Amino acid sequence: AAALTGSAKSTWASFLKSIASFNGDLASMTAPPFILSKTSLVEYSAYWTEHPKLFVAPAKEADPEKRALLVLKWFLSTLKQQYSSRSEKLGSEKKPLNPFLGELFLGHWDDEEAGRTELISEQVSHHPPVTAYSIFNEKHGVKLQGYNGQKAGFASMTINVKQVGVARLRLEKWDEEYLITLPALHIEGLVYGSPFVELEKSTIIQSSTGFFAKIEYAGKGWVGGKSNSVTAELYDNKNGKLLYTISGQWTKELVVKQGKTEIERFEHGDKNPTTALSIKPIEEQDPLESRRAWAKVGAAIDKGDYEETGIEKSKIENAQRDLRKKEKEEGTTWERRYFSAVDQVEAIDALVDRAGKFMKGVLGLTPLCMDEPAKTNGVWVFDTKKYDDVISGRKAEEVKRAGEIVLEATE
Ligand SMILES: CCC(=O)OC[C@H](C)CC[C@H]1O[C@H]2C[C@H]3[C@@H]4CC=C5C[C@@H](O)CC[C@]5(C)[C@H]4CC[C@]3(C)[C@H]2[C@@H]1C
Repeated sequence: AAALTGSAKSTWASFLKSIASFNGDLASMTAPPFILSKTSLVEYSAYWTEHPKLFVAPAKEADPEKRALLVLKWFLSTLKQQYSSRSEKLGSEKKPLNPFLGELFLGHWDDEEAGRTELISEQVSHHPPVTAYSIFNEKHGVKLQGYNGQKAGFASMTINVKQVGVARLRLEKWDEEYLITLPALHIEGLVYGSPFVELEKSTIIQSSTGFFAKIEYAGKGWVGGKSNSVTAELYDNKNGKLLYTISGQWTKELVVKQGKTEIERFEHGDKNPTTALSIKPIEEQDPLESRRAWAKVGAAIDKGDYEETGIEKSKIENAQRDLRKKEKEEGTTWERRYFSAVDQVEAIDALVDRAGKFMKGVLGLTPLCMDEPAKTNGVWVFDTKKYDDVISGRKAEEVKRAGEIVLEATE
């Protein structure tokens, strides 16, 4: 990205000073206008499935070991979209809009082979910000659900972000579940005014059929590594045998090896184009849907009219504050439309336990502490009953009412 010049340079300098007194809440930072994105964080759940074919591939594989490899390959293929698609498109990482409580992002991908994959993303918590999502492909019985929040800190001109939450992939046909933990990241390039994400430390994938993957992230300067480097190892829980490795740069190309033999390459780009998400035209969207709710703010950002951006953002933020105040007075809470918070999920605990035993017993590693990632303000799960009530129209009244409340508030 071009280095900053003129007024942008001075606003960025004062912004960097402001970050120095950073309180850990990314959303509360007032970033300079040119770093603002009109995309709300609630849209980021879509990054999990921009390669629908890779998402459904494991469902079609009868061999459990090969299935585990396909899940690992799909996960690694999502990293580029999750963590570097804004930099690729916009020249640098941007600050997403901070979703309001109940904000929705709904869409689907249609693929000639995979069929339809549905996306439901909902901002289930505003303080702290937590997004929950459910992405499912009925044709192949592949269901991903998860939630994430961020714990951020600032040190030596870098923003460090620890992700809170987990992703769970379920393959109905094989009655199999995968627990996926989320990578820590830091924002580099702040000093130059062109921030970008680099992933760090490691994550795991543990399957209910007994396969474990350890994924390590490294950036430039790490042992002469290149930026966006990743090394993944897939093990058999039963005997600790290393089955496959996948390594490379998650923004470019990944090489799959069995022992020393290369068996496959995955390359981003024309060979593996992403599939565009389809969403309803804004005029047909529910008032809680992100792009409708933020339409005026987005238009102001597109115009570069930051005065207008501020005015329109404040309307939404003030309306939200009034809603929370009213709920507090009435002793009610906002009804999450598709997700519910539970204290714990047996399936997650069982997979965390299995992974911990394997890491400690066989790999001699300190088991990942899952208490932190799994606990935001509860573990958020996709509530199929709530979903069915909405789809069947049984909740039409509440859905309509919720939209009206938001519309009235922002009038
Ligand atoms: C807050 C100070 C500020 O505005 O700095 C501006 C800079 C753009 C850096 C801060 C922002 O950087 C953005 C990167 C965002 C993460 C990117 C990808 C993901 C994966 C997704 O599955 C979950 C969300 C997550 C972790 C994003 C979280 C929010 C991040 C860190 C944005 C920062 C505000």
